Amino acid sequence: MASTSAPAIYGGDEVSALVIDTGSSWTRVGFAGEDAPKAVIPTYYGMRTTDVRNESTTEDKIEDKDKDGDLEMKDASPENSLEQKNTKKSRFIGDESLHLPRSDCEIISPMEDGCVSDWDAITEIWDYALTHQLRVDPTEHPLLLTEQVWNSQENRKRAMEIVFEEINVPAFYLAKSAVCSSFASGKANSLIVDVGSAVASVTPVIDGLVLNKPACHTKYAGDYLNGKIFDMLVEQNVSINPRYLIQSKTQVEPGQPSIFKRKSVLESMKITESYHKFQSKLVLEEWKETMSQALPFAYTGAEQEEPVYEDRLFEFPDGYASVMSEVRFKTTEFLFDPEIIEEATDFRPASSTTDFIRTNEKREITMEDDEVKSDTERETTADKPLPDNTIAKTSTDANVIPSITATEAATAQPSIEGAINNEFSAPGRRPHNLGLSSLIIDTINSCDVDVRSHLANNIVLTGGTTLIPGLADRVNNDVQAALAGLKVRIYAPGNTIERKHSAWIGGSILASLGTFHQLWVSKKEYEEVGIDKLLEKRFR
Ligand SMILES: Nc1ncnc2c1ncn2[C@@H]1O[C@H](COP(=O)(O)OP(=O)(O)OP(=O)(O)O)[C@@H](O)[C@H]1O
Repeated sequence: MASTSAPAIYGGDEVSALVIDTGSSWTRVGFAGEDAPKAVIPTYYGMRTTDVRNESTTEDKIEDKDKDGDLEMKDASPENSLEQKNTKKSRFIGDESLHLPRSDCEIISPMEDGCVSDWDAITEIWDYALTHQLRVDPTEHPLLLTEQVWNSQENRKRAMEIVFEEINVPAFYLAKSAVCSSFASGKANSLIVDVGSAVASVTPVIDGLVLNKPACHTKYAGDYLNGKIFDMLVEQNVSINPRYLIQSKTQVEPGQPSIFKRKSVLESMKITESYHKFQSKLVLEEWKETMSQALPFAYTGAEQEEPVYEDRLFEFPDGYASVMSEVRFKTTEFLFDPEIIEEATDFRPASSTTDFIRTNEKREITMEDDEVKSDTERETTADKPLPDNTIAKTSTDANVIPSITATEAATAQPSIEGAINNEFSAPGRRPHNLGLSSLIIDTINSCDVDVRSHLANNIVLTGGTTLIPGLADRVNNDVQAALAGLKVRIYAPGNTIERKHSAWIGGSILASLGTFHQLWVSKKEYEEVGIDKLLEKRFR
């Protein structure tokens, strides 16, 4: 996209509008009219409760190097209680700060089902993005926020209250992500297929407007695949030692036990299970992003020709390397047919509205706790003690890591199953157990006959997970086979930035159009008209 658009004209002055697209994993922020977001920061935060009576520890000294991203939370303890006086809660935001190991620091998501569930945290994340990353004064810029089709009315009200009353922007617009992605692809009519981390959604856009009823979404996206990859590694007796544990490693032959030295500074820390899981998720994502491949057709195994694939070597952070063969496509199959085994180990940080933290507190694990055994521990090779803190173990060494079992990880997550049946008629239906191609076919078939050919002919793939090699061909083949009477055409931008940030890019185009300035809702209008009427009239 060329940045030829004029800056938004607001209040007679030319000022660039700000655009924020908040995804379940990544929040994109930047200036309208630009080709790409200026900053992309994780939509997660770390939260640590410390006892102020014995505060200063060695790890605080490590953290001092990284004060930029450390934001202290407003007091969240019960008023005037003894607990409040003795404890301090700190929230850690931004890539570097989030990844720094700290004692008792939980990693939490402020999102659920693709929508904001923790407004205090998201406000801090936006504030951090705008003031620390963009270094702008948001009170001087109109703000365009994206939202999912199925965002609740309550959430939309809250968004408006926050942007006008806390961030204090002069003008605001709430745009549907799918409409923005459609804009980014230069289409007024399209079927937006967005497969991100927590959600896969299929949304028809006709004449620039979302068709709410047939739109639908599921949880079968990147995070779900991470869990499936983990389960596959467990089956192969491979376990994960994330990068934060590793001081140094020795090169070993593929298939041989890893030899690595663990960071000694971690020995005095109480690393939480949520932090460990979050770091393990990064390894699973690296595996997924470098190993995954989609087959051109569903592979059932029975009397079918063996699919063509290349073996590929994957090296884990602890040095263990293994040749990956058919698992490269078998794991991706779950995206298309989650019914094979619906549940997967969940590596997504729990949202702050679940009882995850309480669950964790009960199972707090210290790095020295050698009672803890991983369920994935390999039985084959005995540990070889080596001098000087060096560990020669199988890559499944469990002494140093909090253990994660599939069932524990799954129960730590919010259940969305209960809501599924009730939501079928709401915008953004949530059909149970439909894989990606079936979701697309189901959505097209749920639309009016007149628009089906427009949609089938303009299927736009967006979201990081659609970057899996072969995925576009697979979708094309499945959908064309099911809708033989329609001409199916898939648009999948080769440019990774466009694919990952299409909603932001579309928002950037929209907010920079000369004709868009009449759509901004000003603070004055917000104060005079009120939230309910605005939502009814301006953001339907
Ligand atoms: N090259 C790649 N191959 C496979 N998966 C990828 C690739 N690049 C990124 N991903 C995956 O894409 C997901 C992130 O996608 P995206 O940034 O679209 O999500 P999001 O917008 O934050 O979340 P959501 O859309 O679910 O709310 C992650 O699971 C990541 O591992």
